[in-house]
Amino acid sequence: MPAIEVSGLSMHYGDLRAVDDVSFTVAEGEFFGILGPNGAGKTTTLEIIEGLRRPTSGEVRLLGESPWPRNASLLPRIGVQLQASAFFERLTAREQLHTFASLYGVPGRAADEWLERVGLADKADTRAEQLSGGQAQRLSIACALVHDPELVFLDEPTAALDPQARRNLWDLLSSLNDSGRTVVLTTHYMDEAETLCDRVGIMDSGRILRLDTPSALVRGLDAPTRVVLAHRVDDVAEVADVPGVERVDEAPEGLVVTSSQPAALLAWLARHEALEGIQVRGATLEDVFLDLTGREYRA
Ligand SMILES: Nc1ncnc2c1ncn2[C@@H]1O[C@H](COP(=O)(O)OP(=O)(O)OP(=O)(O)O)[C@@H](O)[C@H]1O
Repeated sequence: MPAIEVSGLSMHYGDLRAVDDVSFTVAEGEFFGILGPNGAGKTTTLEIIEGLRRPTSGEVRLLGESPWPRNASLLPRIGVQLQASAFFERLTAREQLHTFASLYGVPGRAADEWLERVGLADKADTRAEQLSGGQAQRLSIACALVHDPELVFLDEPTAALDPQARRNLWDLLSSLNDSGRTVVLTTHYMDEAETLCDRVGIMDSGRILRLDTPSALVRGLDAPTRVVLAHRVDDVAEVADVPGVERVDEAPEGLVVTSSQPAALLAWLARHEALEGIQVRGATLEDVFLDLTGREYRA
């Protein structure tokens, strides 16, 4: 049984189709990402699956059950980190987490462990409203995970985090997934989706434009490889004549050679002793997004 089955899901606000006939399934144990710019419909889709909103039309099965009308039996089995986290007033980080733990009948020890795991042990006695944006975000993630749910939803979990905290959270989410938990996240970040997710749905204007593994999405693009030469090549015209080379551009970082046959280009560079300091760049999810929507990705 899939962890999530969504079919023909739509959510309309007046004329706006926030979610427009979306269908997908998430397998048990999968790390699934929904990637898209602001207003794409990611949060709305997630909130319908979580049972927080009633869709205009369509079907959702969450762990085999319907999340709407509010299904209390699902709540201990799922963890939901909301974008705008609502903490209890005037409680410290530790008290917040202990309160969530007790709501789920989880011992306080687990709450303290989670403070450690999200790097907030030294902020245990700080009131939630005095935490920085990134610290508050980590606390909200700990609150979503404290009862050890089998399926976790995270809405832009790394949005306010600095690079170090972001990497730490990636490690934490990977280890959760490695231990068999299903993880569903929304993100603006291409690198995050590429690094973490087994499969990614690229969403824009309420629709899932493409859904596949990150590598298949990039492969499907059949995009040329860019090779940046740090050192000058004496005869630029000769590089342009190498089989497969589509274009040669001068850029601040060096000469950028775009080729559909990188092997031939690399062999040519080797023959001309010009391999030192080169950078080889394949297509990324960013190129996939550009190809699908015809516009640059703007988070
Ligand atoms: N309650 C609502 N009433 C009217 N329009 C809404 C409502 N909630 C969301 N929308 C609209 O639906 C669209 C999708 O919003 P949603 O929050 O799902 O996007 P998102 O992909 O999560 O964006 P972000 O990355 O900014 O969080 C947006 O145009 C938004 O303005």
